[in-house]
Amino acid sequence: MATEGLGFLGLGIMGVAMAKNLLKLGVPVCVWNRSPEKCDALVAMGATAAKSPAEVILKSKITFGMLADPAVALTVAFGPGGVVESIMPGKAYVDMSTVDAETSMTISKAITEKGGRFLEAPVSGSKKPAEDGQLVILAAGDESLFNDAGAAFDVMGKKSFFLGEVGNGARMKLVVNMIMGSMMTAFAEGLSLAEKAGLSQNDLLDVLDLGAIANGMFKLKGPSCIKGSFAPAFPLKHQQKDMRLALALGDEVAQTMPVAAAANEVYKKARTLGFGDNDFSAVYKAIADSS
Ligand SMILES: NC(=O)C1=CN([C@@H]2O[C@H](COP(=O)(O)OP(=O)(O)OC[C@H]3O[C@@H](n4cnc5c(N)ncnc54)[C@H](OP(=O)(O)O)[C@@H]3O)[C@@H](O)[C@H]2O)C=CC1
Ligand SMILES: O=CCCC(=O)O
Repeated sequence: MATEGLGFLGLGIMGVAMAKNLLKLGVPVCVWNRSPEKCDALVAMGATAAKSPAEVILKSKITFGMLADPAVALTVAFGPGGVVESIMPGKAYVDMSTVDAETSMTISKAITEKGGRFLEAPVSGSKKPAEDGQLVILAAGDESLFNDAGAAFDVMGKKSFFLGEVGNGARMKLVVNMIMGSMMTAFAEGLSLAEKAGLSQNDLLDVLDLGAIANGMFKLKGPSCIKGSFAPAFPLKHQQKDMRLALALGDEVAQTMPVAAAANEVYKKARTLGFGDNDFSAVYKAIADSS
């Protein structure tokens, strides 16, 4: 199992927790983040910090990326000091960001043309599962790299899927997040409707939890919505990005998605109301505060 010399690019909410788990493997871990101060906690735990993604690639056998969106994933891959600059035979890049299939395929092509290996590996699960090493990994691309990254996936996640050719990981992730995003808007409407109809929102949560649509998301987000607490685990701006990318996938394959399209409008509204950096459950605010 090739675990020596691992790299990590992007130490946001997810990346910092995932990179910390990589340190458990006892191999050198080299990290980079656009805002360099976010490297400090990792360095205090034994990682080294690099000045650019290209430097991380040079120092690492396998480098992981966890970046905001397609535009950022492309900048980190192709920009000055980017991944592609120093990729070469013997080096590998695993992009775990949630992006569209086209972005993944573009990065894959550039990396493999230079003799490197590429895997996309977006994840299901949020901040707490990332901290607990309980993510679900949706990988596609180079299967030998999937196997070589197995030990790293095992400390970051509870289950890893290999889904075939590059693009399938991105597509699976977008389908999952489209369902989650649509469910969250329906849940928010229900919570708000209950309150406006004079019902106890806590009673609603109890009723839901005993029925066929009980689920972990309602259980986790319900109490915090009622309290009005929206500290970001999964930022709303990223959920809206995922709705947008899932709808584009729907366009590509001629799938009608009226529910997701309506939900996307609510996330867009929530962003314009200034909730983009709050948790995605803040979509409740956009719904509850509208007359
Ligand atoms: N949070 C969650 O629950 C989950 C998120 N995801 C996905 O994982 C990815 C990361 O999410 P999350 O950690 O929550 O997001 P954050 O917004 O917390 O982190 C985003 C990361 O991207 C970096 N970044 C942003 N803009 C640029 C840029 N122009 N150039 C270079 N780096 C940049 C940020 O750097 P800086 O610190 O400098 O801003 C940061 O490292 C997203 O694709 C998201 O959809 C997937 C599963 C769950
Ligand atoms: O992309 C974010 C997904 C969050 C989750 O699976 O809980």
